[in-house]
Amino acid sequence: MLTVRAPATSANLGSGFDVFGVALERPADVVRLSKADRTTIDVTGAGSQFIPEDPEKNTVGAVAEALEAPAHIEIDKGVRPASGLGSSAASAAAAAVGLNELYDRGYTREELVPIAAKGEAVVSGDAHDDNVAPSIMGGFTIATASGVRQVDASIPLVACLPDIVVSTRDARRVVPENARVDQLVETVGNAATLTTGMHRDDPGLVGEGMHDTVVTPARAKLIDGYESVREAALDAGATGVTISGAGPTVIAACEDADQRAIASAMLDTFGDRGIDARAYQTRIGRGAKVF
Ligand SMILES: Nc1ncnc2c1ncn2[C@@H]1O[C@H](COP(=O)(O)OP(=O)(O)O)[C@@H](O)[C@H]1O
Ligand SMILES: N[C@@H](CCOP(=O)(O)O)C(=O)O
Repeated sequence: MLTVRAPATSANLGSGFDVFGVALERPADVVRLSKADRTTIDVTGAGSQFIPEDPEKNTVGAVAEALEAPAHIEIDKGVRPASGLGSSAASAAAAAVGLNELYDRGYTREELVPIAAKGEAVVSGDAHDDNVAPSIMGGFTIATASGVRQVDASIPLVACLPDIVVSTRDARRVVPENARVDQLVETVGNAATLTTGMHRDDPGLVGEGMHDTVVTPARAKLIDGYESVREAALDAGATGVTISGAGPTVIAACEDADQRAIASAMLDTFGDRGIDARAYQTRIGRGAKVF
């Protein structure tokens, strides 16, 4: 038997749609795995009532199949599903890392990324790597068709999760099919700024580089109060604010000293609209850990 803690993640960071991702210090899924003749799954914890235990429908089932590693898998969810915090990916990442070790498959962390992404395909329709990559490798990740580049950054973040459900599958349907060249130029500049900020551990550059005029405005319509929460966080000192993954979590980059004020400004603003929310005062952290 083996236990793996795999962190929640925030994908896209505005300018890096389907490419950028960061591991969060917290929350996380804790997954226990033991060898078995066939795969069975038990789910407890945050939002577990909405998560199928059928291996055909749970992200960990696809990972066990891809690794030819049947197991009894107990998932304790720290990350509610449909949160924009890589809930489904955290379980898939934990399963990939844990089963690789349990069955001595010998894959590197980077090689496990496309395997864990097979789990994402089960729930969102396609195998995007931007959540599983940071959950497995930690830090800030750039996931492209050529592989994953990783930077060990440590930027303070506030992730505010409102009591609204946005499924990744639905949010992918509203992504515009085209962008203008001026938007492309702006996005390249912002993505490069953000990447530089990660290398320098500079919350100012990271926040500036989160700006996006292509995907985020289309998805913001699915999150009641998004614009006001964004403005409140910026007024409280955030260096940048965007949608985490497909939403509804709104994520802010900041300096350590401003974290608490930003969290309470975001909570109050959702609260003013009658929406319950919780805020994680967190930072970019490490990838999946085996115990
Ligand atoms: N192990 C799992 N953990 C969380 N959600 C899962 C898991 N397996 C399947 N799902 C399904 O995935 C969907 C949530 O995924 P997604 O919308 O991508 O959430 P998130 O934005 O938090 O990653 C839900 O329909 C949920 O039932
Ligand atoms: N790039 C994906 C990321 C989805 O992240 P999630 O945490 O909402 O599952 C997208 O934006 O669709």
